[in-house]
Amino acid sequence: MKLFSKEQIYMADKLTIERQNISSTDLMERAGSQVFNWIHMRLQGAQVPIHVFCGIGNNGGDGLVIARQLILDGYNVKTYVVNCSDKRSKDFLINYDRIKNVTKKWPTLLSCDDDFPVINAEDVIVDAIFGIGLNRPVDPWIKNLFKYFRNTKAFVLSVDIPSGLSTENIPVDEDSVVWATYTLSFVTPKLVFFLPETAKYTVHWEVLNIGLDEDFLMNTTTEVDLIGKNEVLPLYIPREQFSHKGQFGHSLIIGGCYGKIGAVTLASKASLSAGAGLVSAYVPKCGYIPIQTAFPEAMVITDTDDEIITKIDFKITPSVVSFGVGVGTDTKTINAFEDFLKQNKTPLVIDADGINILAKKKSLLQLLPLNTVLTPHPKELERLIGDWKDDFDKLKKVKAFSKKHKLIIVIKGAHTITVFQDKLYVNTTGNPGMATAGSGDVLTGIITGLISQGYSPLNATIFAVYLHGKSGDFAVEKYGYQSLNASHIINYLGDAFIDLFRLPEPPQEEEIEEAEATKKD
Ligand SMILES: NC(=O)C1=CN([C@@H]2O[C@H](COP(=O)(O)OP(=O)(O)OC[C@H]3O[C@@H](n4cnc5c(N)ncnc54)[C@H](OP(=O)(O)O)[C@@H]3O)[C@@H](O)[C@H]2O)[C@@H](O)CC1
Ligand SMILES: Nc1ncnc2c1ncn2[C@@H]1O[C@H](COP(=O)(O)OP(=O)(O)O)[C@@H](O)[C@H]1O
Ligand SMILES: [K+]
Repeated sequence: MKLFSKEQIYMADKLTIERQNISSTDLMERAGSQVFNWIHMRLQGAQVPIHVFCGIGNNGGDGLVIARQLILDGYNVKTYVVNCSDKRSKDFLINYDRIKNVTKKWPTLLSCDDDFPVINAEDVIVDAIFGIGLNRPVDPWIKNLFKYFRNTKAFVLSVDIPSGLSTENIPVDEDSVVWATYTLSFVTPKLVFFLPETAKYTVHWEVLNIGLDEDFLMNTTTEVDLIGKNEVLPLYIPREQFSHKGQFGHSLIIGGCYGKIGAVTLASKASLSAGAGLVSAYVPKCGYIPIQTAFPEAMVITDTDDEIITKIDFKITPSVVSFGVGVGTDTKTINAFEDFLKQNKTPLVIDADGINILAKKKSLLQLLPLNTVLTPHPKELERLIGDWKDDFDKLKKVKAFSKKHKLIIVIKGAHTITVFQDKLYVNTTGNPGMATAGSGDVLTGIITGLISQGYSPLNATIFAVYLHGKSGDFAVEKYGYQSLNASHIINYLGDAFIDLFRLPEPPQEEEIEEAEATKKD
C-alpha cells in the first residue's frame, strides 16, 4: 500500500474535485459520511453520549458533517468548536451553517477560559480538531484539553490523524497530541502510525476510501510503501516441477566465535528454510562439531583458529555471503574481513558485529559491493551513522547513508523499515515476542537464503522482513510473547510461505453490511 505524503493528498483532493466535477464541500461530505457510517455500524443507534470536537479548518469541517449526520440519525450528540484560530475554512463555515439548520443545540464554542465539558469513561469523543493541516505546536489550553480527553478514559475516535500529531515532525511533548483509541484515516495511513516515537498516539487505525481520483492514486509513486501480503506476493519466484538444488544457490554464512556459534547455526538454518539450495557455515574450529550436530543439512568450513575468525579463505563459489553474526570484533577478525572485502565480488548481507566492524573502520564501507544489505538494530545503527535527534532525523540520515554508500539498510524493530536510497518500505508483520535473542540472526539467514535463490537484494530484503515477521506471528499463537524464541521463527517459515497463497477469509456479515452501506453513499 502506498503511503501518500501530505502534499500528495492535497493534490489528490484538487484533482478529484476537477475530474469528478464536484465541490470541495461534496468531498468533505463524503469523508464525513464515511466516518458516520463507521460509527453507525458499530453503535446501531445506541444512546451513548458522543462528544464531537471540531477545529476550524477542514478537519473541523469533517467533524461538523459527522455531528450533523449523527444528529439526523437520532444519536445523543454534543458538538464543540475548539476556537484556535481566527481563520475558518470555507467548508468549515458551510457546514457550521448546515448543522445549525438541523438542530437547536448549536455547537458550543470553546476557548481558553472555558471549563471543559463533563465526559465520562463510557462516552465517545470524536476528535476532529486538527488534521494534516497542523502547522505549529498547539496552545497550552488545547494541550490541557487533550490531557483532559486522556484522563476521561473515554473512547477517542480521531478523524484522519490524532489531533496535534504532525505528518512530518515529532511532537514537542506527549500532552500536545490526542491519544486516540482508533483513527479513521482518509486515503492512506500516515507514516507516523509506524514510527517508534509516534505509533503510540493511536492504538488502532483504519483507512477510509473516500473515492479520490483513481488515476492519480494509481500512477503516483510514493516515498513510502507499506508492505503486506499484497506487496510481497508479486515478488515470489515460483518453483518449477523439475527444479534442482543447483538452481537455488549456495549461501555462505561467515560468523561465530567461542560462545556464539549458535548465531551461525540459526542464520544457516534460516537460510536453508528460506529456500537456499545449499548452505555452508564458515566458523572458527570450535564451531565445527556444534553446527554439524545441531544442523546436519549444513556444510561447515573452519578457520585455522579455534575461537575466532582470523582468515576468510574458502574453495566454494557461493551465490551470496553473509558476514557478522556472533563474529566478535577482534582485530584479527577485522583484518580478515578487510582482506576478504578487497577481493570479494559476491553479494553481501552484513549483520551484528559485521556492522560494528564497519562502524569501527569506516574505510571498509568503500569495499562493499553495490546494494549490500545491512541489518542493524537501533544500537548498531547508532554506531554506524551516529546519533539522531528524532525518528524523522533518523530516516533522513539513513537515506543519506544508503545513497552515499549505495547500500540497503534495514532499520530493525517493530515495523522494520527497509531503506533504499530515498525510498522506505515499512513492514506490517511481526510482534513483541520477536524481541528475543537470535531473532535478528534468523532474519539475516532468510535474506541470505532469498538472495541465494535469485531474488534481487532489495526484493529479498523486503520479502524476508515480511516472512520473518509473519513466521513470528504464527509462532506467537503457539508460544505466546514470552516463550517465543528465535528457533520457533525458523520452524514457522513454511507457514509464512504457505500463507502467501491462502485465500482471504470470506467477509463476515458485518463487513458485507458495511460495504453495502458505503455503496449507498
Ligand atoms: N483527501 C483528504 O484526505 C480529505 C481531507 N479532508 C480533511 O481535511 C483536513 C485537512 O484540512 P486543513 O488543510 O484545513 O487543515 P486542518 O488539519 O483542519 O488544520 C488547519 C487549520 O488549523 C489551524 N491550525 C493549524 N495548526 C494549528 C495550531 N497548532 N494551533 C491552532 N490552530 C492551528 C490552521 O489555522 P491557521 O494556521 O490558518 O491560523 C487551520 O485553520 C484533513 O486532515 C481531513 O480531515 C476532508 O475534508 C476532504 C478530503
Ligand atoms: N516489538 C517487535 N515487533 C516486531 N518485531 C520485532 C520486535 N522486536 C524485535 N523485533 C524483530 O526481531 C529482530 C531482532 O533483531 P536483533 O535485535 O538483531 O536480535 P539478535 O541480535 O538477538 O539476533 C528484528 O528483526 C526485529 O525487527
Ligand atoms: K483529528
